[in-house]
Amino acid sequence: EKPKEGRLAGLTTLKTLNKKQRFAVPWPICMTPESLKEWVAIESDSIQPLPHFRQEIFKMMDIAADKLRHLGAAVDSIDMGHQELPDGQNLPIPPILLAELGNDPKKPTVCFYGHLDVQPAKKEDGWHTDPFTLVEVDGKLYGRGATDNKGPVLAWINAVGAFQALNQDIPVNIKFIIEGMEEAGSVSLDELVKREKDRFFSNVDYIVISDNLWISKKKPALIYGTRGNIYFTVEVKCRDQDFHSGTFGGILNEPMADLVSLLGSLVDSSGHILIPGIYDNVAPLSEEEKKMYETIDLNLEEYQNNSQVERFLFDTKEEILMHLWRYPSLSIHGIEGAFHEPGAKTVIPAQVIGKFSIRLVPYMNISVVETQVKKYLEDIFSQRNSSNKLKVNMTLGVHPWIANIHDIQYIAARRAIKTVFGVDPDMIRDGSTIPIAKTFQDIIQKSVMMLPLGAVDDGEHSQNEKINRYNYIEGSKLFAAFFLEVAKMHS
Ligand SMILES: Cn1cncc1C[C@H](NC(=O)CCN)C(=O)O
Ligand SMILES: [Zn+2]
Ligand SMILES: [Zn+2]
Repeated sequence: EKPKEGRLAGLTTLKTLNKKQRFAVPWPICMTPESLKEWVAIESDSIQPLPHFRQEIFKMMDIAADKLRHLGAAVDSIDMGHQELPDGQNLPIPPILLAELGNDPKKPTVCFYGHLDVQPAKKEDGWHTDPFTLVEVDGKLYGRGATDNKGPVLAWINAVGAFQALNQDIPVNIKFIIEGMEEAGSVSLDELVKREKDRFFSNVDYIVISDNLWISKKKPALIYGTRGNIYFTVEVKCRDQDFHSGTFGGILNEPMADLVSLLGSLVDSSGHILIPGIYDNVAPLSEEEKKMYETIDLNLEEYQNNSQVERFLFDTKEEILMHLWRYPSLSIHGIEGAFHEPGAKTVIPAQVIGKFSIRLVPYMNISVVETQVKKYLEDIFSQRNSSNKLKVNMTLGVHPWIANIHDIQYIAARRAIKTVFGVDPDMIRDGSTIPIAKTFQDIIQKSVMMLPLGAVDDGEHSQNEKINRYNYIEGSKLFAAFFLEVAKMHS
């Protein structure tokens, strides 16, 4: 007789159940998200470059190291030194944790990557409750970092703890790489991964990242690709000091007019990027791939309503998904030096810096795109015959990442999802970027998988971020089921 779902099984009860039954009941080890509450309470904001927040991240990493040691893991807290910021400030970089539990050569070694820094949050921004106090309302656990990424890191720890609580052998060797600077661009993580390639990572078979969301509120998903990103600044400069438009207006090439025209020539109103050659290396669409988009369960109307957007650029589910996942996009982010405050100041800004980025997809190449962008902007600028100076800089270049969905760990994860949720996952991609995924793939040369736990409406980076209690509990079970499946398939 299968125990009823939703019933809290105490540890003793849980021990008496067989494997199948165990995955059908909630687990005491993650029923009270106490650790999540404790972790959310730490304001580990890596975006605001202030000593106070850095201290909070250090504290966060310390608490996490303790938690991992408590689990029986050997934990290395690696000092990452200091960081010089553009304003001259020198700030300490929080340590990166490398932890390992189990070293049985007969078992596969699974390494989990996660981050414990968070986006900034203030109650005044429109949170209904204090962002750093985990609060449960209607089965939703609200708090900054609940879904991005403290909850999933704890779910992995819960999964390991569950085997221990049941006195059961953990079927895989476990490793953790946990950082505290992801939201700020994973400062110095790349170097550490390169440095540890032949030591910490030498016996790693699989790398799992759980730092994205499902595409649905209910249906679990597996992610097999993320877009990359290439970020540009475009500076147009006349002189150092601003002008009065009454005394100089009419006799100048105005930097803002140059810049607006440059930015305005990047993309047309249908979203098509106007830079010559930019689509040349985009992977052609195969019939097989096209079919995959048809099977994804996305209610376009609901998606549109939830986004509060009147009309998207495309009106079929397939086109929307393809333009988020497998085609590049160009976004204009802002202009430094623009007069953006309210009021009617009659100023001519003397120097402005526009910022835009292009999401990259397979098989676009960063340096090819860089050259195409620079050449195009220089051509447009020269047609204007302006006396101002133009400088185009690439400030960030991250490759797109794509996984082989036939890898053992993808099959294992599909089976684990079936065990815990009773359904086959949506096989999806993500339009945003997790820079470290491609680094892991290139440097460690092992299979990387993204196994998300959170629902589409979790609001990462937004006000009222949450993780559903259901996702947190079932997610912990999912990781445990994954350990069992990957161990079975690996041998
Ligand atoms: C900082 N940055 C600049 N270019 C790309 C990024 C990463 C950022 N990553 C996320 O948001 C994680 C989503 N789960 C993004 O995709 O914008
Ligand atoms: Zn994240
Ligand atoms: Zn984030």
